Amino acid sequence: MTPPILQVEGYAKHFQLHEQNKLIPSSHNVSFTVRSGELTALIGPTGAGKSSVLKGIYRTYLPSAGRMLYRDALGHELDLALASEHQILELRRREIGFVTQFLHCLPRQATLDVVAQPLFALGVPRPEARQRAADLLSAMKLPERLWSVSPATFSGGERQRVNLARGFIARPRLLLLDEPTASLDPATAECVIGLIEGLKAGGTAMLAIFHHPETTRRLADQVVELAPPPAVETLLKEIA
Ligand SMILES: Nc1ncnc2c1ncn2[C@@H]1O[C@H](COP(=O)(O)OP(=O)(O)OP(=O)(O)O)[C@@H](O)[C@H]1O
Repeated sequence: MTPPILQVEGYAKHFQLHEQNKLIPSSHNVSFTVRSGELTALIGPTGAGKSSVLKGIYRTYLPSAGRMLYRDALGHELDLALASEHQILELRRREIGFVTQFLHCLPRQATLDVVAQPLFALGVPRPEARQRAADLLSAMKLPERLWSVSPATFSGGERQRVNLARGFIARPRLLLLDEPTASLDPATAECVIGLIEGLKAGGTAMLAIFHHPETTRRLADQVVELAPPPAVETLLKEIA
């Protein structure tokens, strides 16, 4: 069996709102293992902290507890919870991708360049990067007339396709997906499912939250269920 690319042990995240003197429990005592070429789905009730797990791994959030051992392309292991900002930025550039429901892009940047951006950052020549972006956007059936304009004014489904294409294009080693098919029509969602299967076959490890249980059933090699977060009083005792 291939060694895991990611081992999450006892991950927890809670939010301390100092100005309101409030503690908000989120993910709690989450442990699982992610392997290359497999998709691990996170499930659980709303507010259980599924998105917070993905954000912790991507280091948008600093975890409150736990280890996240990541094995990089050179075989070195590092704890994402302790990695420096520089290490995290390099991993985001080379190895770890994240597709959220929101697209962040520069104003007035053409859609084709928004999608090709991860390849530009890796030094792929611009014409080749743009061609690969065009191929992906065609596969996702985004009308060609939209490729030269900014996605800022796109509909939710159009923007989500751009977002997914940008997440897929560099074939990251680990891809985090937060409800990637939520705002897509059934035909486009089907096409995205096909692309996810293709990435899996190419060896990408994925950690995903899906809106529809049916998508989880079809794509997941492993399902990790998160329990609801503990009561504030319980958490306060634990961290005292
Ligand atoms: N930046 C933040 N500041 C304060 N509280 C937050 C923050 N991010 C998440 N939370 C809280 O953490 C808890 C878990 O949120 P999260 O979005 O991770 O849950 P989820 O399981 O993904 O939920 P859903 O299925 O509804 O998307 C919620 O109570 C949420 O309000």
